[in-house]
Amino acid sequence: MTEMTDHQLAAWLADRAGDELLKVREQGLEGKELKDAGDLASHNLLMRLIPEQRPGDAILSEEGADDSARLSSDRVWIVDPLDGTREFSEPPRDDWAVHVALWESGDLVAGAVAQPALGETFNTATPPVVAPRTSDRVRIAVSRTRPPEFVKVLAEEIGAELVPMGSAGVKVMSVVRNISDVYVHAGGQYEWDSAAPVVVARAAGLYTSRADGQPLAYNRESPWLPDLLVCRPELAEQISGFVARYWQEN
Ligand SMILES: Nc1ncnc2c1ncn2[C@@H]1O[C@H](COP(=O)(O)O)[C@@H](OP(=O)(O)O)[C@H]1O
Ligand SMILES: [Mg+2]
Repeated sequence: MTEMTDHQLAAWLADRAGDELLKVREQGLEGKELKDAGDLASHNLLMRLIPEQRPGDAILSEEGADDSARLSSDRVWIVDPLDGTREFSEPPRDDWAVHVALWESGDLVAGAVAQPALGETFNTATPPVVAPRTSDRVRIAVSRTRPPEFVKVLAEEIGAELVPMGSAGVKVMSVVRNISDVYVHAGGQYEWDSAAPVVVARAAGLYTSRADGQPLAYNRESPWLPDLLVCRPELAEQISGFVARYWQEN
């Protein structure tokens, strides 16, 4: 058998972890027990499979395993075994995801976002095609529980509609799937929340940056990466310009 490419491997890993999470969701657990069981099962599987498939690569993960070797490594897998943990614990919600990204020599190069409850894995092996816009009104995907403070002002200014949902990966994929046109976040997040969604969005031709238009950077010493903008390219200047102005004035 020929070896999987990094793109194929990212999709395979996200799929496998997604299957594991669907099984955990059938065990009859609830609340915190379900969240913890999901986090742990997906984490353990990825921490076994990645070193098996790519010995020598470093890993940066939400659930520990942060290995300082990653700072001097050329290849780092940035993974979130379960993004949208809250929504995972509220069946039958489908807005939760598995994130697997590969960073190599300075930038993200491959990745996958599985949405197991939808039966979909978006990936850079077969990049998704974004359908043409169907709504006149801009739709902005935002966190259900922690939307950026400026988002209501932004929506009013550009006449947009807010679409709340869980999981950073699901919100980025909502732009890919033409369920929204923009995902903007601020106030807190880590590299694993956005790495895989961003590399898949880029492969689909979408715009990605910090919320104010500054470039994103990954595998930094601190994994804190608190804000993000993913959108259709034609909306990028308007949205990032608004955020840059808002931050200057507030
Ligand atoms: N203010 C904040 N500080 C830290 N992490 C945040 C955050 N807001 C969102 N996140 C993280 O971003 C992901 C998506 O959040 P949301 O669903 O609210 O949009 C979640 O990941 P996890 O579910 O992996 O913890 C969440 O923890
Ligand atoms: Mg997360």
